[in-house]
Amino acid sequence: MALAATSVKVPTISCLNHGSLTSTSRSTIHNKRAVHVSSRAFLCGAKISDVKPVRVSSANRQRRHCQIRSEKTLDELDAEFGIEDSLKIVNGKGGMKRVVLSHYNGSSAEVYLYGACVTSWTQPHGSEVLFMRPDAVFDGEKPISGGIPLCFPQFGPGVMQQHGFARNSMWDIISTSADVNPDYPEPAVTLKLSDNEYTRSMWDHSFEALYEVTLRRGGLQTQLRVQNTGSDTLDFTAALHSYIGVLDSASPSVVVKGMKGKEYLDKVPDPNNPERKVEDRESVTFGHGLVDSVYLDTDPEALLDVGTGCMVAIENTTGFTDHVVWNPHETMPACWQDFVCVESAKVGSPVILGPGEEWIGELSLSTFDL
Ligand SMILES: O=P(O)(O)OC[C@H]1O[C@@H](O)[C@H](O)[C@@H](O)[C@@H]1O
Repeated sequence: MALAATSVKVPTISCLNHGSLTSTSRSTIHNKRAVHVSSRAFLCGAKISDVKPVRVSSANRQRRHCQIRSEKTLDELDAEFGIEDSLKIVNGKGGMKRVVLSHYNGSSAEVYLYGACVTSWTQPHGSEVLFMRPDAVFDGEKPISGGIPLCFPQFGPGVMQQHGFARNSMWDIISTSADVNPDYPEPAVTLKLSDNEYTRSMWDHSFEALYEVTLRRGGLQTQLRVQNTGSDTLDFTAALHSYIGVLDSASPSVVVKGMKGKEYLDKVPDPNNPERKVEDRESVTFGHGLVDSVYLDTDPEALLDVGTGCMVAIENTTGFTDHVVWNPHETMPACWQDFVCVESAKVGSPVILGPGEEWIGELSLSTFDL
């Protein structure tokens, strides 16, 4: 039974502008188009060039290079990649390594090397934006459920395990940075996964995937770059499976906007044979049953009203063409009212890469007060 919107629940996110729910100012504007090309990846010996949407002040830039395997101890990793006041590598749950990024404005983010899973993104005043499922385990056996799991090379369902192998593979730190944009260091970490015996057992291709997570003043940016390092053509689907905390998904105020007029695959009747439909609603609501929809060729920005007077923008800044909207309803009785997933996806048409080619998919998350 769905709780009423007015039932007592602790909001997982509150307004950026405390005490000013009527504020119309958009608090988190980021420059999504300015492009600066740096040579960081080349310095690391990687072949993929690094395109970074920031203005970099070289006087203030701090960088750490360059490690291919992460079998070093926590202390060794932190000594090599940690950046004072901006980035540290610490023990996470279950003794698993995680990277903690801190911004001068008080916001923070954390990323586990296992699955390259972003498990936290807090606002400057401390409110958490992402949601971790209560059944999340940190044992290296199962994917971490919650935050932003990385689905690659299959969104699913399909021939391999649901959502592919990236979310249950150990990634390596290859670089960290704290570029200045425009005044304060914006910490970033880049993780890497390449084909290995485990990945080849499911997907017999040579590839290199780089995943960069950047904590910006106005939001969180995650960028997946995949390069075909083999001699055959490969194809894949992918998604950044963002779990976002909401006040109560059963409430009519918790909605996803931006899908009207878009074609979508409704996976509810049969995930293996989804129905093609066209969305005719201004706002996608929850609380009336399972929602599992792949919206195709969407506008870059999807908006989630989390029900606290705050919106979260899920923006496909590069590469991703689709948005997935998922709420499990009573199939997850312990938590379905606490989150909605709005995912950046490349599902409707797969990425096809010839030898040496690369694809970049980028998600920008930001919040603003209503
Ligand atoms: O429980 P998992 O494997 O993390 O997947 C959760 C859900 O993820 C969504 O992206 C899919 O559209 C759903 O079909 C799926 O149930």
